[in-house]
Amino acid sequence: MNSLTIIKIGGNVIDNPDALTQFLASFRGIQGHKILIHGGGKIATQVAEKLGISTTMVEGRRITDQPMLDVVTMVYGGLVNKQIVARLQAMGVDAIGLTGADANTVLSKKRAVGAIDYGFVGDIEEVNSGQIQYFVRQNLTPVFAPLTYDRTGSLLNTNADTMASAIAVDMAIRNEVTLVYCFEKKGVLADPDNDDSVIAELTPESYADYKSQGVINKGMIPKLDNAFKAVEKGVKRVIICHANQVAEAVGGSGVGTVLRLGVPA
Ligand SMILES: Nc1ncnc2c1ncn2[C@@H]1O[C@H](COP(=O)(O)OP(=O)(O)O)[C@@H](O)[C@H]1O
Ligand SMILES: CC(=O)N[C@@H](CCC(=O)OP(=O)(O)O)C(=O)O
Repeated sequence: MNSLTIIKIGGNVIDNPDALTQFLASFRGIQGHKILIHGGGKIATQVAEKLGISTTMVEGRRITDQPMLDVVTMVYGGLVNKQIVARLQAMGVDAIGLTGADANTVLSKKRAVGAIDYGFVGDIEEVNSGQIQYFVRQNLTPVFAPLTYDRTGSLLNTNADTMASAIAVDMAIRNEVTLVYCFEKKGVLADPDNDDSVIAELTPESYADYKSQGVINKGMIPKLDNAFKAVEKGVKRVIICHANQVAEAVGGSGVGTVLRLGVPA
C-alpha cells in the first residue's frame, strides 16, 4: 500500500504568522504524498465580529446561521485556504485548495434540529476518496477548508478535526495513512501547566482516566474522540504534536503523543 500523510492544523497556529510560517516549513519537509486540512475558527470569529456578527459555540461547534455561513465560506474557503495554497506554492509544494464541494470530495447532511439548532453545520456522510486519490496521484497536495456540501447545493460548516478524521478513514482503504493533529503544544499534556509533560502514548483507557481527572478538557476532547475514531477505523498511525514538529513526528522521531488501541505491551 502507498503511504499517505494527512495533517490537520488548527486556528491558533493559522492565526499566528510566525507559527504558520514554521508549520508550513515543517509540512514541506514531509516526504511522500500528503494532504492538509486546516481550521480557522479563531479568524472566523474575528472577521464576524468586525462585521457585527456575534459567535456562539456549543460543545465546540459554531452555531452557523446564514450570515455566519457567509463569513465562514469567505474565511475558510477564501482567505485562509488561498493564503495557505499560495504560500505552499511559493515553497515548491504543488498545492490545490478544496472544499468538500470541489470535485464532490466530501458530502454531508445538515445537522437535524434537536435541543439545539446548529444551523448550517454539516455531518459528514460520504468521502469520495477516489477523487482525492486522483489529485494525490497527480502529485498535487490537496488543502481542504472545513466546508462540506449537501445534495441540495448548500455549503455546510464542518469541524476541521472531524473532517480530517473522516478523510483519513476513507483514504485508509487505499493507503497506509498517518494522521497528525498539530497545534500549539508539544502533544497531549499530563499537566496543562507544564508544556514539557507530553504523554507519549494514549490508549482509550488512559484517555478516559485523564478525562475523568480533568487533565484533558476543552477542545482536546472532541479532537481525541475524532483521533481515536480514526485509529479504530483503520488509520495506521495517529499522532498529536506541535505544529513545528510535524515532519519529525511523521519521520518517527517519537515527538508528540501517539494513540494506540488497547493497553500497550
Ligand atoms: N491535556 C491537554 N493537553 C494539551 N492541550 C489541552 C489539554 N487539555 C485541553 N487542552 C486544550 O485543547 C486545545 C486544543 O484544542 P482546540 O482549541 O480545539 O485546537 P485547534 O483549534 O488547534 O484544533 C489546546 O489549545 C489546549 O488549550
Ligand atoms: C461546525 C464548526 O464548529 N466548524 C468549525 C470549523 C473551523 C474549525 O474547526 O477550526 P479550528 O480547527 O481552528 O477550531 C468552526 O466554524 O469553528
